[in-house]
Amino acid sequence: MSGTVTVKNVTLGEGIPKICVPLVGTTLSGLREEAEALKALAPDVVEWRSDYFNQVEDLGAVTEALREIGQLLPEVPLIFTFRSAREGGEKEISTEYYIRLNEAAIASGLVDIVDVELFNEEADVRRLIAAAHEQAVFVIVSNHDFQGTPPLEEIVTRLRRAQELGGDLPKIAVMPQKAGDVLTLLAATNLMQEQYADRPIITMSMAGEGVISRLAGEIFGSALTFGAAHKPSAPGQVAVTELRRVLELLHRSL
Ligand SMILES: O=C1C[C@@](O)(C(=O)O)C[C@@H](O)[C@@H]1O
Repeated sequence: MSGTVTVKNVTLGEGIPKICVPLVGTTLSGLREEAEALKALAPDVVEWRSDYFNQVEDLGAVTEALREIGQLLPEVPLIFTFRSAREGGEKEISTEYYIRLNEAAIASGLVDIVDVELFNEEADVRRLIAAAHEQAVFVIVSNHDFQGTPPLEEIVTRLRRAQELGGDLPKIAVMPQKAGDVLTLLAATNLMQEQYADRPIITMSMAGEGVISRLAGEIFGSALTFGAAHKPSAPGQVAVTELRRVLELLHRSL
């Protein structure tokens, strides 16, 4: 894999893929409990899926939640994500608020990485990336297809687009309808990684059939894999302890 991204003490894009655990609490106290429980699991990265939070439309409550998560897990890089309903998230918000929310997260100084969906207006994506980079916040430029798996060329096109726009970590999650779709995602990952990427990428095929893609990132070229603790944030996430065991097994085999 060409290029690495180092956040706090975690380097993405070399060696064993790093494990990210999503926080999916709906309330501040729920998030606190989840963050507390995560300490024992020692994830490499934590993602706050703010679309699960019932006060996500209150910027003050969002900043408060970020502060508390940061206090409980100060060493762990934090990804801020609002996953839109059209890409599999929990809530619908306006584009204007999506931008304000992400800008507030970036400006808070409490997040290390922000997730920006590729399928927004190009100007909005560029604006959020610029705001993030000004604050030394890395950007995942992401795309999710919960219906199916696009052809290999299309997956590579989207990942390349995410890279061209300036995303530090291009990401795609797709849904397999058959085992061959998982192979398509893996082949696209491998091609992107070998021929086009100059930075780490993150890919996954979701649900049960796609689980192999969450385990084999070191071989095919995905730098980060999402594992479940409390509750999965997408279909196919396996428990962190089992995930770690398999990643280590595959790592030792190489
Ligand atoms: O984009 C991703 C990947 C994901 O959808 C998954 O399939 O593991 C889980 C989400 O929480 C995260 O934002």
